[in-house]
Amino acid sequence: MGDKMNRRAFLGMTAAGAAGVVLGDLLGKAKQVIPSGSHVASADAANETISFYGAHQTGVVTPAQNFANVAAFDVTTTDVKELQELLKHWTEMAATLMAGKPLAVEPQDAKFPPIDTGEQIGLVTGKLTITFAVGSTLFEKEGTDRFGLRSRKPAGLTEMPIFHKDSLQDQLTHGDIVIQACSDDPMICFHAIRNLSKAARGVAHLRWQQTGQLGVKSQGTKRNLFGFKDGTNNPALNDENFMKNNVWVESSDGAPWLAGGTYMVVRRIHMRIETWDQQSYSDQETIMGRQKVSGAPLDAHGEFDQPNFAGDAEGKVTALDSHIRLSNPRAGESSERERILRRGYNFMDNLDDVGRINAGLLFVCFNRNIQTQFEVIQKRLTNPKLPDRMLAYTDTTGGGYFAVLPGVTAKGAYLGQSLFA
Ligand SMILES: C=CC1=C(C)c2cc3[nH]c(cc4nc(cc5[nH]c(cc1n2)c(C)c5CCC(=O)O)C(CCC(=O)O)=C4C)c(C)c3C=C
Ligand SMILES: [Fe+2]
Repeated sequence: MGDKMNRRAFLGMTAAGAAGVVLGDLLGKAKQVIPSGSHVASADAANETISFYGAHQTGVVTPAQNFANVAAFDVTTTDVKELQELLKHWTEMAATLMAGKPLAVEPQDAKFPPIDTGEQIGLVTGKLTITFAVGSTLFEKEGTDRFGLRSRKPAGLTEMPIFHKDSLQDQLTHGDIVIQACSDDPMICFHAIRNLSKAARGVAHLRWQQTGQLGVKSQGTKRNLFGFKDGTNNPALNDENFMKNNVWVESSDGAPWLAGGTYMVVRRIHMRIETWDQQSYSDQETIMGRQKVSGAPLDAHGEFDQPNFAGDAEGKVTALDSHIRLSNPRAGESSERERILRRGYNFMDNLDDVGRINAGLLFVCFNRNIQTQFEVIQKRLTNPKLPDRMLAYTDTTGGGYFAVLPGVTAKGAYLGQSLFA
């Protein structure tokens, strides 16, 4: 890999750490098996850390931290061994960063650039999670089996198609690998992506990077930039039955190497803020299908009450083309099977080329089957015959489909290992 010096130095430094400073238990020792699902947060509340190791990666059912950086990479090497080396290196780095440790110990060889860029020194990790996923182009690009992985591509991992009204921009869309870094401190997210991309030099380079945030001190359900509570009817994060049925991939799903992983859909959805802000209060509620302040359905009082669509067949209370009715028609079993786990962030990126507010929703969701879950919902929302009313106020400009790699359960094992086995 292009950054061979850095990897050697990192390993050298971490071996030095075995003397008791950093990463003493990470390298050069027998494999230690970590119990599945053990993303235990540390007891130190001031510097709460989440363990990298477990049967599933973190950042999926982890309660959303306040900030996110999502970065996509194009792999530039043609050598599968370099790709594997990068994934090994990233595994060690992610475990180290999530533990709140520096990537190297001092003193370093002053003749070389610092291994760790250093802007996180003195900060707490803010429950940092780093989640790795791969796109369809890693398996096959323009008909080429780049790394001998073509036969391993899960059938459902396609390039994200262009849906009705999408305005996808190439520089914001797709990618061979995606990394999601989430933390309660935006500097920590940035530091993670920066250092992971620095370590990838010569093997992979950044294709796009997007940031997002949630209301930091808000109580209860966070709000999106249309001013509505967003996440109310998301499944409970501790609902293991839901996660088993609707989120985590199983060996029997067709790509046994992906068991314990999941599929991630990213959509960068620009919101036409100025136009939305001219809509009346009641129109905004009709479009969304929920009350603005409380988040309650239009036919109920409490945020978590369920709407009664069956008793409102003509959509007189909750419009048939309102966002919540189309995204979950509550049609019994079939609607349950479609349900996804949403984990999006708001983005606020100053002004666009023509002076409009460049803000919106970095929509992220996880599901076990993109075609029978996300796509079924998305196609209903964008059906030209009865589109989601909200579609008139949004433009989707980027994103992609990615397979989140299974978790790393043992020290010494690495991200994507089952893919190459
Ligand atoms: C294809 C999936 C979805 C996209 C894209 C999407 C975009 C999007 N959503 C909001 C705001 C809200 N969405 C809400 C609920 C909701 N949205 C989806 C799916 C997509 N949304 C689902 C499956 C649901 C749950 C519906 C239900 O079960 O009732 C809500 C209501 C509150 C909630 O339950 O979260 C809001 C508000 C925006 C602004 C947006 C794109 C910019
Ligand atoms: Fe939604």
